[in-house]
Amino acid sequence: MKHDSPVRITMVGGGSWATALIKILSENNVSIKWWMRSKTDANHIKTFHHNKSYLSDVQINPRKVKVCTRVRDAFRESEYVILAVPAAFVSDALAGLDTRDFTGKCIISAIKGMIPEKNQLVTDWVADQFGVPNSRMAVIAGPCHAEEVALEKQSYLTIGSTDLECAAEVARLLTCRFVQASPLADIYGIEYSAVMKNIIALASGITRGIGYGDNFQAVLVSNAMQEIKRFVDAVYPQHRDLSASAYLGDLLVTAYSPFSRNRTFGTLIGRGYTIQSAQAEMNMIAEGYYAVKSIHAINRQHNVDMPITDAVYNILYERASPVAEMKILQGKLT
Ligand SMILES: NC(=O)C1=CN([C@@H]2O[C@H](COP(=O)(O)OP(=O)(O)OC[C@H]3O[C@@H](n4cnc5c(N)ncnc54)[C@H](OP(=O)(O)O)[C@@H]3O)[C@@H](O)[C@H]2O)C=CC1
Ligand SMILES: O=C(CO)COP(=O)(O)O
Repeated sequence: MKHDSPVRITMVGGGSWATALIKILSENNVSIKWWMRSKTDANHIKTFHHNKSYLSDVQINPRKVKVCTRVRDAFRESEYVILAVPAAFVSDALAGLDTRDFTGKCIISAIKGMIPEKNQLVTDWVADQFGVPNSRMAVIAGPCHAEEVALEKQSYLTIGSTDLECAAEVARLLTCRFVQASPLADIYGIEYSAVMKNIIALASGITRGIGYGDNFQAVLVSNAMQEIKRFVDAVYPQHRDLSASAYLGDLLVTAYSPFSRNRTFGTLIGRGYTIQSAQAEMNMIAEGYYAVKSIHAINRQHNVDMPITDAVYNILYERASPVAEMKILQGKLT
């Protein structure tokens, strides 16, 4: 990768993670076209150089970042495209684009969710819809909340790709004063475990909302790691060290951090909120809500023992009582 001319990047999404990634990338020699659907937010950024709706303290450098609301304009001439909208909205965000718009680009998913109507990983969906080869696809993972990036707290990212050179290129783009990014050759394992840790964070929040303590939560998270391993090994068998920060680290930060959207959503459910009232209370999306339905459906073919995922599914989709469901789960944990 040449560093004398700016690296041309498209960012898709105007939410908190997209804003945080723009902040990281802007530390390097880049030229970013930033697509968001909201014209009001885009105009505000052009005038005031910050995103008024998400992480409003982050300054946007107008010399490096150009905002636009037509997605095809954002794709023109870029080398890298980063997808950073929740999975449920990625097809809306890319509507109107075709295979030609993706040709020759490296497509990077920063999304930790499943395409709900297809029960598909985002990278599989992008490959199907736009013919992008595996070697030109990567994912951004690791324990990293947008809010801490905004505060320049030291953070770590892992870039997964089947092509390690592609992962290393993306890792260089995302390494800066306060972020260290490393490549890893396990795109599907990383992507699945990033999706599944959101389901576990929901469970963690639900138990906190009900009133379980630290002792129970530690056992829940330990059992969750084994549940993630069983599922990922069944769906994509490959040698992987699940104690690495892309897997265990991301599970820990999401299950424990008050910044986690999934944990917060789960806490509200545990306290007795309905799904609608919990969604209304939060201005942001908890991916685990959609993901648990997809993972539950995929697991019908694999029959992996997944008591935590099943409990969350029953609470969110089968109207099971959180208290009763967690009482049943209690007896299944060791
Ligand atoms: N936030 C974080 O710390 C991290 C998030 N992620 C992942 O990043 C992804 C994005 O999450 P995040 O930025 O937090 O989400 P936010 O809730 O902060 O933002 C959601 C974004 O989606 C947009 N959106 C909503 N509905 C639609 C639609 N129908 N069509 C197109 N866009 C739509 C919103 O636009 P509008 O404002 O106009 O409604 C907004 O830009 C998720 O997969 C998440 O798991 C990964 C790591 C860290
Ligand atoms: O993936 C994340 C941190 O690594 C963000 O998780 P939440 O969406 O639960 O905030």
